Amino acid sequence: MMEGERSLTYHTVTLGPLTRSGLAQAEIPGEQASEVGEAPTSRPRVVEVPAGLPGERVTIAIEEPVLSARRRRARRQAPPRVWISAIHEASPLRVPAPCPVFGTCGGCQLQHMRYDAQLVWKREVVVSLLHEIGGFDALELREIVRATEPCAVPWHYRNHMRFSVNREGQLGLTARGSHRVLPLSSCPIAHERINTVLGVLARHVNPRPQVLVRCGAATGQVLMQPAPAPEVAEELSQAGIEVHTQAIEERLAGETFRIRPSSFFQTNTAQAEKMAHLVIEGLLQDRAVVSVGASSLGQSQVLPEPAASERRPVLADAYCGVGTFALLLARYAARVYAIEESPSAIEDAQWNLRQVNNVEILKGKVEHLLPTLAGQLDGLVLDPPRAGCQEVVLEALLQHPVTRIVYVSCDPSTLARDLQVLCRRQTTYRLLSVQPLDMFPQTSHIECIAILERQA
Ligand SMILES: C[S@@+](CC[C@H](N)C(=O)[O-])C[C@H]1O[C@@H](n2cnc3c(N)ncnc32)[C@H](O)[C@@H]1O
Repeated sequence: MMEGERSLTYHTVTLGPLTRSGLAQAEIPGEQASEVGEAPTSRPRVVEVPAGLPGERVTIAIEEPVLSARRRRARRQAPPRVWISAIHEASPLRVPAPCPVFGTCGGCQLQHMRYDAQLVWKREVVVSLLHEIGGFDALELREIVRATEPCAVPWHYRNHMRFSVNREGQLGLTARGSHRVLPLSSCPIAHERINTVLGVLARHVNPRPQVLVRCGAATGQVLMQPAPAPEVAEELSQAGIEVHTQAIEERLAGETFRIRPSSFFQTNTAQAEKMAHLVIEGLLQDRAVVSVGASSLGQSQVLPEPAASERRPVLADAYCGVGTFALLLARYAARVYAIEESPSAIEDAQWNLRQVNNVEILKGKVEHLLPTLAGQLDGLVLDPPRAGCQEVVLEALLQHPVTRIVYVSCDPSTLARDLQVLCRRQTTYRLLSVQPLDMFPQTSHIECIAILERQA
């Protein structure tokens, strides 16, 4: 290939299984399978195909990255751009994707897949990661891993969007694997109030590089950062949106939480409600302190009543964000320690927990604070970022076993890695259940709630 020249080839293939990131695999046989700038080889080449489904017969286009002498080495590692140019035999799981930029946008990977099939696929990913990385027995996992808890309305659920702005001031999401902004005036997974904002902003030149829009799905409040220009704020007001710039409130499980722009809060309020019930029940079931049964998943906005008990447990909410689980757990516990490192989230947690006197906020990193705390705990919620828990956190939980752990995870591969340490490398804990919960419909992201019990 000449320098600067684009290489575009077409291949008719039967698509293989979806990768962990929701792309279908396609194997291109030998002769055509040369890497950029290399002579053809007889090795097959595997590429990842967006918007494809296993078993489909399709023609795919493969555009190799442009070669430039200056960045030749780096370019060589860049993946090709791949898209389906024709579908010859469609999967029975295929449905029309409603979004015009689906397949190009980096936001969603599964809009073209029936929702029930998305749920099945997510459970299968969890099972295979727990088997391959976690070392759990495949048969045992059939019982342990529950069916994915669906989102009742799998569209317009996101209460938090960060839009990129291009040089022309247009707002949108970025194309998969690039910084190219795809201008949008609505998004099918964004909450309707965010789409109202997006519709107004699409008529204006917006400040670069990004605009953050959050909304309280239960309160209707909208937060924007940066603050809109006065004429934009006026248009938003006419569209029924009063913009907050410092913080908004959201309601979850009967409690109100204050959230500032950079504090973490679950992006799907309806599913976060179910998650809250799962966490409380997972941590306290079998204890006299909670009469479970009063709440059933997703049906009740109200938490179960604490039952009379001689001794309430000492709990910790590690990676507590704005104090969500800590506040909800406070009524069942003698004491709750809430651990968080982000100054913004800590400030919100202080506000959200101002009326309870049995929660202590510990400011700092879980890996620094948990080792000295673990010995006092009866129960623990772990809700780390995607990277999972640091080895020192897991080590502390092996040294000082806690009766119950509820591990909330937004990445099943790091969950599997950490469960391998807690339940397999040493058999200190038994994995009771893993509940995938569809927090992010239409995308390949998978949220899970795992419940662990100290082995007798
Ligand atoms: C996935 S969020 C969970 C928040 C909260 N449990 C909720 O449901 O809203 C992870 C939180 O952990 C915090 N965090 C990340 N790494 C941390 C660490 N090493 N120590 C303490 N907090 C950490 C982040 O600031 C974030 O608020």
